[in-house]
Amino acid sequence: MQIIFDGATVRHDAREAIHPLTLSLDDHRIGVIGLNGSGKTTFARLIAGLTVPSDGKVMIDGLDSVADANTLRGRIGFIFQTPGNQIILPIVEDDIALGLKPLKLGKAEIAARVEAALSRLGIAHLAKRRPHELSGGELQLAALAAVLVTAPSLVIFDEPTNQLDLKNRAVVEQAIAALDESAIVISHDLDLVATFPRVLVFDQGRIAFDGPAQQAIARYREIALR
Ligand SMILES: Nc1ncnc2c1ncn2[C@@H]1O[C@H](COP(=O)(O)OP(=O)(O)OP(=O)(O)O)[C@@H](O)[C@H]1O
Repeated sequence: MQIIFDGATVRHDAREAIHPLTLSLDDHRIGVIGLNGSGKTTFARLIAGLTVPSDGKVMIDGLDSVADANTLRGRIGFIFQTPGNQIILPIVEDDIALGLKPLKLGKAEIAARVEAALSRLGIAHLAKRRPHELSGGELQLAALAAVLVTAPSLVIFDEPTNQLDLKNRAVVEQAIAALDESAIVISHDLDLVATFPRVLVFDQGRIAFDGPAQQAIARYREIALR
């Protein structure tokens, strides 16, 4: 998937959350790091068409993130910071099936796809559970299954290991590493992006560094200690 930012800007009350940004992305894995409030989530929301640029545009595979939002829907999956809010039906497997509704598939096909999405992440045993009965890591994986079932080309993760213990961090990290889909990972958990060939460092709504993880992390440390 090719993502092009063409002077894309986001302004809230005359304050720029994203300064005019021109950038091209087509990497399999992209990390996004930076201080709180530096613009990471806004950047991700622009790609997913959830935030409309105040100026400029964002093009995804030649389609405009706003004007062509309907065509693009389904190609980009977004895992929000609080995945619990993303699961809306009382039973995990029903919630995952919800994403397939627009396809008008038969019952057996829906069941097979839901089972495949859960099995892929090693959580088939959670199919009949209620979201409040899941641990944080299980909830992250259930939210990911709900996104993967719709077969997106790109998955955006907004702080996927936020609040997870070391064990669940590893589970989510492995799930991301195993994805065939392209992924953009926003994280304060630097280990999660430490092997990515391309990491963007945000600083006050601008990209302060764009390159390999270790250099990006070094730049982020400089910004944090500034
Ligand atoms: N809807 C909004 N209205 C006004 N200001 C907003 C809105 N959304 C974001 N902002 C501001 O834009 C800036 C960037 O926010 P953003 O959520 O993109 O940061 P972030 O890097 O993801 O932060 P964090 O690491 O804390 O999640 C912040 O100053 C924030 O207060």
